[in-house]
Amino acid sequence: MVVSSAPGKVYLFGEHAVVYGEPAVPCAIERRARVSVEARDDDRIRVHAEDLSLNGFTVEYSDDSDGGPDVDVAESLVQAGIGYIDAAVEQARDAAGRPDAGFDITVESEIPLGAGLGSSAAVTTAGIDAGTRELGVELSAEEVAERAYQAELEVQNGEASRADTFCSATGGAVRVEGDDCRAMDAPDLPFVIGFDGGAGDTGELVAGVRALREEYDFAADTVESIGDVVRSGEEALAAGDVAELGELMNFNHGLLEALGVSSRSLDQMVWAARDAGAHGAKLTGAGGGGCIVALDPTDSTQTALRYTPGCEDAFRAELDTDGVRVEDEE
Ligand SMILES: Nc1ncnc2c1ncn2[C@@H]1O[C@H](COP(=O)(O)OP(=O)(O)OP(=O)(O)O)[C@@H](O)[C@H]1O
Ligand SMILES: C[C@@](O)(CCO)CC(=O)[O-]
Ligand SMILES: [Mg+2]
Repeated sequence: MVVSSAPGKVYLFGEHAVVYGEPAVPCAIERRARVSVEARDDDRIRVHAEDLSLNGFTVEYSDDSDGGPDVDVAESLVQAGIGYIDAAVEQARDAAGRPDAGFDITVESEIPLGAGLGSSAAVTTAGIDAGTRELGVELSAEEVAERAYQAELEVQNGEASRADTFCSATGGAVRVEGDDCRAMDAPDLPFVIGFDGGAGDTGELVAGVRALREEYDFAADTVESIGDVVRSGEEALAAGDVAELGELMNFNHGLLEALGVSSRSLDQMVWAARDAGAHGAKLTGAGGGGCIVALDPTDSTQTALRYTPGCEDAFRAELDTDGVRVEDEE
């Protein structure tokens, strides 16, 4: 049995535009998904995922009965929910040259699902790491990142960047531009996260931006402008200029809003953070609902968010310099 964990992330800058080759800077945060994998004697897969509830049912997915999953919801919904784990299993089998390997899998996560904190990348990354180790293969963080990217690409219908998976696999702050992924020096940043309790579907939101970009030249220009904001952000990061970083985060949020991926509750939380004196605030991840990230070294933003309509939870997040790692091996 192997347990591996991997961190979630916030985007300082660049989500969505990174899908079209602009640079992005995600930062790993100390909230992890843990995946435990135990090889079976047969070729079956059994998944226990406490946090994945579909229409209120916790998922206990198994392909070992002829009736499919033992939950009372449509199988297509379960397949959608379980897609990242399925794809991680395929990657682990492929890496080990064991196409028929069967596993019992348990997923536990501190990362809200579909909320822009990279839960899918963390689960996929940890799953591939644990699955390959259980089969006696040790991959480097970069190899896990590559396979996790292929898995996200598959589940998100060919629409994914390397940003979330590389960040989750290596930890820390990273810079991703196309296939070029590298670690970045970053000062300790005072992240505050606001969560509206909701979720957005990454695949659908990415497809929406793609359609806008194809329909309107100014939408394509907006995507390029996000790239310009990221390049300025890199300079501010190198200079440790937190006030400038905040300004640029505000700008980045405005451009994402223009691309239609914000929501009323995300905007309400962004404004609450700015009114409370945060250096800046923006949505993080795919959007549509979920989380915002603000920079504020004081408690003001967290307190203000707690009283903001539409905000369900507000918490601090520390940069996690650790990427994917083994927690337990028997
Ligand atoms: N704890 C978990 N257990 C099982 N599956 C999970 C878990 N967490 C995430 N997933 C999978 O990831 C999906 C959510 O991924 P999605 O990319 O839409 O959101 P996200 O990764 O949280 O946010 P973003 O991509 O915007 O950062 C879930 O529907 C589920 O398939
Ligand atoms: C929206 C997006 O840029 C980030 C999702 O966390 C999609 C991706 O990069 O794959
Ligand atoms: Mg995701």
